[in-house]
Amino acid sequence: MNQFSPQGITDETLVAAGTALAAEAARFAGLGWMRGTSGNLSVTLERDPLLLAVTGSGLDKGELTAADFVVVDRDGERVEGRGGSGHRPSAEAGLHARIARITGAGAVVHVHALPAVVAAHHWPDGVVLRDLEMLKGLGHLAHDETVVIPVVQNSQDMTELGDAFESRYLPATADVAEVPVVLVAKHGMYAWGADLKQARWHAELIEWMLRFAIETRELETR
Ligand SMILES: CSC[C@@H](O)[C@@H](O)C(=O)COP(=O)(O)O
Ligand SMILES: [Zn+2]
Repeated sequence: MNQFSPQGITDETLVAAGTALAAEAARFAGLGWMRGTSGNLSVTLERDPLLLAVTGSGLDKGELTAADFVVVDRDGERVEGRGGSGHRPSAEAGLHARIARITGAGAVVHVHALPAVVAAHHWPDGVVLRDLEMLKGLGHLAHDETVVIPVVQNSQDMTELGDAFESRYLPATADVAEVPVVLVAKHGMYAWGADLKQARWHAELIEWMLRFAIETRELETR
């Protein structure tokens, strides 16, 4: 009998997911990107039907254990009997599920890194980046390509946030590679990737480029 998930996902998969989520959260907390209880992370457990392991709500993300996750469905709703803890799922589980659904991501990370909020404040229509070596890490060109990091307005309604994300993401990826990040104004950023490590790389790279954009802003407008 499968201890955590009588319906199929193995104990090993769930333990690995919880262990990885806790380790990544501790790492982000160490960077100061998950202060207090802010931020949340998810990994895709199954694609069809979509199931995610998402961090529990309201927890200190620097102190998560491998059990501090909840299994949720394509709408970010808890799925009983599929493993995870007794915590409430992250308040933002619905947006994680929407991003995983639309982008095919294997992992989504949400952090309250300050440069994301400052950049969204300066450039509410999107942060324009070009001619930076770090863009290669997002799957774009280091020269002669303009990359726009989308910004959406904050909301406590995950359907509204998801709609805003989708309306920016789909046209932008119609014929060019995706930008695996979205900034939420006055809130933070979401980044994603094939797995947690790639999602983290994207978050780290974009945070560096946003800091560059902010710190060189006066020079650009002179
Ligand atoms: C200071 S926590 C703010 C929260 O409302 C939210 O934005 C957040 O990132 C964490 O929510 P959580 O429900 O713990 O996943
Ligand atoms: Zn948040």
